[in-house]
Amino acid sequence: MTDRSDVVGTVAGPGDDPNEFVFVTPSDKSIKTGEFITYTVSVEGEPRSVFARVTNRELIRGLPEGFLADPEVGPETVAATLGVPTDDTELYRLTATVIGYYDTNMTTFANPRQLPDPGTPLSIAPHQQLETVLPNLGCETDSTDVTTLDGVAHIGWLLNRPAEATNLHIPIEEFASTHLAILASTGSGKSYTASVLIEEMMRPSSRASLLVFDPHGEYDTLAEMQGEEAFQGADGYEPSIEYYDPERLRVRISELEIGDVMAILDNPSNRMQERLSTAWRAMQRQESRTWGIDELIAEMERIYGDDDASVGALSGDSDGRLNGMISSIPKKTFRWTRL
Ligand SMILES: Nc1ncnc2c1ncn2[C@@H]1O[C@H](COP(=O)(O)OP(=O)(O)OP(=O)(O)O)[C@@H](O)[C@H]1O
Repeated sequence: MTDRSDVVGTVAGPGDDPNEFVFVTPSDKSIKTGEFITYTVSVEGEPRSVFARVTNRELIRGLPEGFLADPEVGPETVAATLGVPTDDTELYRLTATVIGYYDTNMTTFANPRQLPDPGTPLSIAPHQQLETVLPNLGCETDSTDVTTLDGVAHIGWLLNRPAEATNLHIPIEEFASTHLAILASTGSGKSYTASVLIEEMMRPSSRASLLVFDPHGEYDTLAEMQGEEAFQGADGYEPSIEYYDPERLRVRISELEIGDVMAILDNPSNRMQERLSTAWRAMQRQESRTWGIDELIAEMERIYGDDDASVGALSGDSDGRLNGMISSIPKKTFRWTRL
């Protein structure tokens, strides 16, 4: 006989869409929208766990609305006065969409193409099964202890389950060997997710080398990983992090194009542009390819004289345009803290 102790509902019949079915639960089995449920079907003689996701929940039987009409008197009081039992009065009809069973040969979900029969018992999908099949970890069974696998990044847990109950790990190779975009609305945690992925990739089990360009200064706290026990390997590995804040980051002006400099300078006058271009060309003809701002200014002064007003505007010690150009430091907009 089927063990019904973990049964949370029973299939009532098909839903509106070909992949949907409806099922009924009593109120004490509070199943949230988004929850994953499972039932067993036989595929080629083998029992398979089919997964489905709850998409809607509505009350089909509750206390009569007349019991709820008076805000001064609780519905239980009305019911007790009339001798109506209030235990087990509420029944919910839920709609679920079939995801399929996990085909371990194809390492993907396969649709059984047949909705569960009315009366089929439904259970909450077990944590370990979801952890294995949802991120498609390519395991040979549909239930594996994923924390023992190498090369996976722990990105969090399912929100409609208790904290840390159903953890999700995604294969690092899947996103690190191709492209990854994190798309979500403003403030929903995109940068945080990127930080979690970076951190996971630098754990002893993965040891990735990463280069992060961080124009908003959001990732400087990643350096806190260094020295943390959780990131140290038994063989002495630990992540090494070099954080260059904008103060430490220098780009040699000779590495830029004159167009870059013109674009960065705040609206230079025609005279300034002319003086800069002429000196720039002269510098490019020089043997040394690694000249700096001081040499460029010296060249302008040599060509136009050190009392030229436009050269002066470009070269002024503290307020000169060229020196001002390199001292603009992006503002820190957000400091990331996870550890
Ligand atoms: N999983 C999380 N747990 C706790 N706090 C989080 C989580 N994800 C993000 N936050 C917090 O929410 C705030 C917004 O996160 P974040 O900056 O990553 O969002 P974003 O999508 O990158 O935002 P924007 O679109 O503005 O760049 C931050 O204060 C962050 O610390």
